[in-house]
Amino acid sequence: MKPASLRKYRPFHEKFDIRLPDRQWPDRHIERAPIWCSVDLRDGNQALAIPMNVEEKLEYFQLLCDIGFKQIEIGFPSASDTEFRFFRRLVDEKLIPADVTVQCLVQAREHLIQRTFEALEGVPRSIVHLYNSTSPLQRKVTFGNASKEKIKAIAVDGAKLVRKLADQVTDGEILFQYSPESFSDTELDYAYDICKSVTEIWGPTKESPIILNLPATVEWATPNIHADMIEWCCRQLKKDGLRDKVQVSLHTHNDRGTGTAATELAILAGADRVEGTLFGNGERTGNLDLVNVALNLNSHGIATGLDFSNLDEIRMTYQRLTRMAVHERHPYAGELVFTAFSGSHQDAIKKGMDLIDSDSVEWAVPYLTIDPQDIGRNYEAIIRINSQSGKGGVAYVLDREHGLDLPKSMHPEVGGIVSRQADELGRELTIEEIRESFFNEFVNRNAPLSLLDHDECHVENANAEGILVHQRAKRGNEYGWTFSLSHAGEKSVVEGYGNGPINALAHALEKRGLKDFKVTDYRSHAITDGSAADAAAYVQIVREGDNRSVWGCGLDPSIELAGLKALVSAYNRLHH
Ligand SMILES: CC(=O)SCCNC(=O)CCNC(=O)[C@H](O)C(C)(C)COP(=O)(O)OP(=O)(O)OC[C@H]1O[C@@H](n2cnc3c(N)ncnc32)[C@H](O)[C@@H]1OP(=O)(O)O
Ligand SMILES: CC(C)C(=O)C(=O)O
Repeated sequence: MKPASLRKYRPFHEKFDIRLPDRQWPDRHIERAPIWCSVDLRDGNQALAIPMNVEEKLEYFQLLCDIGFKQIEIGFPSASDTEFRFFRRLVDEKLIPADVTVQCLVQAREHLIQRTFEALEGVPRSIVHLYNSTSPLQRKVTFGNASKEKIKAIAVDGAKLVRKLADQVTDGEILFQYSPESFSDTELDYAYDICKSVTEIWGPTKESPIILNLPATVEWATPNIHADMIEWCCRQLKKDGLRDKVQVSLHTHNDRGTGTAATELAILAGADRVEGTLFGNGERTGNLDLVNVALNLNSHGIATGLDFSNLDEIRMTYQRLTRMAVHERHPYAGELVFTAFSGSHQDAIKKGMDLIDSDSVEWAVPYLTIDPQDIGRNYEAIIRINSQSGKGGVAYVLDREHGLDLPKSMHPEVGGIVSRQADELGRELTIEEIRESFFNEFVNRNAPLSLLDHDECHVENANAEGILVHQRAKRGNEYGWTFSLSHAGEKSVVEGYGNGPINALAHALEKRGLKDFKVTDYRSHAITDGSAADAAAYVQIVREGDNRSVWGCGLDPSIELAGLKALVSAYNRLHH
């Protein structure tokens, strides 16, 4: 026997029998974006603890226009004075762009419909959005056991009144939208029957279609069931010769956390239009997050007509006006969604980023579904360092932030030191701390050995005509340098020969009895950081006795001196 806490819930399929064995949606692909309608100023606003005031709504409306929404539900003008005044400000101050259609929600109740049409005076083009709730639960609870006929009559009477009042409007175009609210838990054939009756009253044509909005007012079931319901309705409309006269619209909520999935599957099932809000603000767990769906489409190369190239700014405006927060893990918009702390993710991201060149057409970076730059994020925050991080991540930060492109075999040594520091501190290291840690340990280290000066050696040789000329000192293929050194406070000037200055310094150290190592690797590159141009050099040495290998780094405007400093740093690390 199930415990009472489970007995009180019944599986959805026991309550609603939705059968569509020959469903087509699973084999389809989304190939174009739906028509978007923002309901931020209505469904989003009605769910706020402190609804937006008129000025805030005006700013929000502008934000939505700037993003590119062409249909915006601006509210429920019959609901309150604030809603009415806001709508009139938009109209009277001519703030509605010519290509934007505003939408007004109204319950199927006579006085509210009348008041809505008062608000619409002088609006060039608007959508009147009529609704009433239809589910068995709402019929029983909200409408006191109202019969199916009674509920249908509410819709039909409302639709007739809307039609009549629209016919009287002479200074604007009125489009019609009907929502059987609670569609997601209404008997499918009954919901469709009401929709069909409303459609017949409004008499749409191909040129002037109506919108049937089929809301998942509450998300009761899995997204596949929602998709089946939408495909079923689309097929019924087709059978009745209405499909091309009706735009099928979605309005999902997120009670089970699958609002986005439900919408995407229902687009596959045939829907033409999608209602939702920025970042999914809305009743309870929220409405569909339009940013999420639109950017999902972008990530498959589909144009959406919506511009989220400055998503951070949009998020900040949204947060200020709604007083809501966007979670750090929120798809696309969250602060941390392009950030990896863990070593193996960082390693893969760094390798992916290294392979992406500016001409590369296809985005292919492990763990990142889109290029953060598309939405105005930079690469700075992709990798952040704490004790979970690995060498690849540390190397990435040093490269991206400080222009230090470390040789791959140097990564373990540097990564180990930085990660240990993060572990000891028990927190994330800032970019500056990572730099400091690297500099303290690896760069331009000067004790016990320091290089005070160096110069090329020259000699006077007689040329073919017997004239003395000044020439580079050379032994076989090796050139000579003099080095002015200090070791444990003791100064000396030593000559050394080598095929380059690094080998020559190694030779000079050998002559001073300080060489117990071999130079095993060397690399250098230019760093251009703002106006300052520098060179970075990395030298690896291995101690002859115990095979201990260490890297050192040198930075200097001269690439030659950077290399020498790198060898001195490596020496000092080995003898520390
Ligand atoms: C799913 C959605 O998001 S729908 C949008 C909901 N949005 C809002 O509610 C925000 C704006 N709403 C409001 O300002 C108000 O609720 C109004 C103006 C719509 C209505 O206000 P009021 O009539 O004062 O209150 P209230 O909403 O409680 O009305 C409930 C009554 O209307 C009835 N009712 C609800 N919807 C409908 C409808 N579509 N047609 C006819 N009657 C309806 C209820 O059964 C109830 O009747 P009862 O009083 O006999 O029990
Ligand atoms: C009015 C309708 C569309 C609604 O907001 C809902 O069902 O959630």
